[in-house]
Formats: sequence, structure tokens, C-alpha cells
Amino acid sequence: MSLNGKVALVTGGAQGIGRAVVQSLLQSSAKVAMVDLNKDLGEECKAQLDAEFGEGNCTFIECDVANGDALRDTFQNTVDQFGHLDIVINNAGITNEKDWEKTIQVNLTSVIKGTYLALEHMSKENGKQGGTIINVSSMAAFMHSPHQPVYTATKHGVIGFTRAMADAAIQGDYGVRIHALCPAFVDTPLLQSVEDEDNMGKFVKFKDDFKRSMSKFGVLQPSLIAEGMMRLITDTSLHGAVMKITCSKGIHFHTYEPMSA
Ligand SMILES: NC(=O)C1=CN([C@@H]2O[C@H](COP(=O)(O)OP(=O)(O)OC[C@H]3O[C@@H](n4cnc5c(N)ncnc54)[C@H](O)[C@@H]3O)[C@@H](O)[C@H]2O)C=CC1
Ligand SMILES: CCCCCC(=O)/C=C/[C@H]1C=CC(=O)[C@@H]1CCCCCCC(=O)O
Repeated sequence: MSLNGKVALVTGGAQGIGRAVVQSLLQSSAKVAMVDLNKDLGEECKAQLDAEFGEGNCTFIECDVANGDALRDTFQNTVDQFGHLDIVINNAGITNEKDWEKTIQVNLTSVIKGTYLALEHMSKENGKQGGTIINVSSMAAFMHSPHQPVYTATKHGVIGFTRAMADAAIQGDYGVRIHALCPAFVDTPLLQSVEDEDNMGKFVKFKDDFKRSMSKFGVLQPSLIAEGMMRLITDTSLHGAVMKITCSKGIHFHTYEPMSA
């Protein structure tokens, strides 16, 4: 599977799920802009990827996706460096029930902004060549849990926004495929935040429930989430798909009832 000549932008790309998909994209010969808030981690990650895949294939752009102007500049910077844009993965996310407004900014507002910027650079409406967008949600969009109410709300929001935009892309003939991806628990540093009062605020008292749920449902590896993303990128029949990835069922899709009055 080659993505030779394709250019991808991945937010939250320096760690966890984002890092795994950056690696898979480079393995498939795409050029990648790895976008992240964490400068030290991003630079360290880029050095490792340059050593593995050769210089000039991956760029690191430091950016807080919650800053709309900085995100706009990041998209432009990617196009300036690589010439065009084909794949956007709005992946950056946090769990912070204490600073819940920040959680909305990062997990939902930046996904909306990232989708609109992606369309500016990829939609046929703007004379561009088309492309693929993946917005990262969570199984928390289907199974709520008491310890992360605002996180849960943002992940529901990502699904609703993504499905509506996927329909708009079809009806508007944007030439852009738009998907949502919903992993269950994944073994990344994000999962450690459940123990941390600074992140979970008063809901930290539910952490044992959360850990029991992790034991019950199991924890996935980031490489499987990257595999799901690569399937969404390469299979042109999947426009608008809501992909779920769980230990019990692996990579599969959510099905919705047809709309009726
Ligand atoms: N780990 C899990 O169990 C699950 C994670 N997810 C979602 O997957 C996505 C990725 O999560 P993980 O890889 O687990 O997290 P992680 O914490 O391991 O990595 C997230 C990356 O995003 C970056 N980041 C955070 N805020 C940012 C900002 N404002 N601007 C730019 N970069 C920022 C971090 O520096 C980090 O490199 C998130 O949207 C998360 O909600 C969904 C389901 C399960
Ligand atoms: C510290 C927060 C980390 C957030 C990770 C995340 O997004 C977790 C989502 C969970 C929220 C409630 C849950 O129960 C979620 C995962 C549930 C997995 C369900 C798997 C079902 C199955 O195997 O069929």
C-alpha cells in the first residue's frame, strides 16, 4: 500500500496514537507534518523518524491546536513545505475535567476548525484535489462514564459534527472523504491521567471504576488504531464511516438506523 506523493497532517502526532499513525504514514511513503504542543517531544520524535525514514519526509510543527490562528498557520506551513495537502488527522485530545473549557477547545473546537481548514486546502469547492479527513472520537461517544462527563460530551460532539460534514461533503461534491474513529482504551500516556486529580478534578474518586472497566474491556495497542486509520485512508468506499476499535471486536463499524419521520 503506497501513499507516495501524498501529504498528511497529524495533530497530537508526537506521542501515543498520533505517533503510531505518523509512523504508518511514513512507512507508506507519505510526507507527514507532525503537529504537537510538546516541542521537546516533537523534536525528539522527528529526529528518530528522520533516522528511520530519511530526512525531508517528516516535519515537526509546534502548535497548540486550541489557538485557531496558530492552527491556520500550521496548515499553511505544511502546504508551503510539501506543496499540497491530502490527508488530515484531527487527533490531538486531552482529558481535563478540572479545566473543562480547555477540554472542549482541544477535543471539539479544534476538530471543527481543523476540518474547516482541511477543506480550505483540499475541497474541490476551492479548486483543490480532494482528500481524506479523520476526526478522532472515542468509545466514550457510545458508552458514557461518570469520571469524564465533559470528555464524553466532546467525543459525542465529534461524531455528530463529522457525520453532518460527511453528508455535506457528498451533497456539496467536495471530493473529500470524512470519517470518525472511536477507539476503546489504548495504551498511551493519556490513560495515566485518570489517576491525576489535576486532570480529573472531583471525578478522580471514580478512578477505581475506570480501572475496573479497563480490566474488563482490555487495552489496545496504538498500532491497531493506526491500522484502522490506514484502512480509512486507503479504502475509498468508507466515506462517512464511524469506525470503532475494541478488544472484543477489533476494527468494525457503527451502524445507524436510516432516518425516518
Ligand atoms: N488513549 C486512549 O485510551 C484513547 C484515546 N482517544 C483519543 O485519541 C486521541 C489521542 O490520544 P492519545 O494518543 O491517547 O493521547 P496522548 O496524550 O498519548 O497523546 C496526545 C498528544 O497530543 C498532544 N496535544 C495535547 N494537547 C494538544 C494541543 N492543545 N495542541 C497540540 N497537541 C496537543 C500531546 O502533546 C500528545 O503528544 C485523543 O483525541 C484521545 O481523546 C480515544 C479513545 C481512547
Ligand atoms: C483518562 C481518560 C482516557 C480516555 C480514554 C477513552 O476515550 C475511554 C473511553 C471509555 C469511556 C467509557 C468507556 O467505557 C470507554 C471505553 C469502553 C470500551 C468499550 C469496549 C466495548 C467492547 O469491547 O465491546
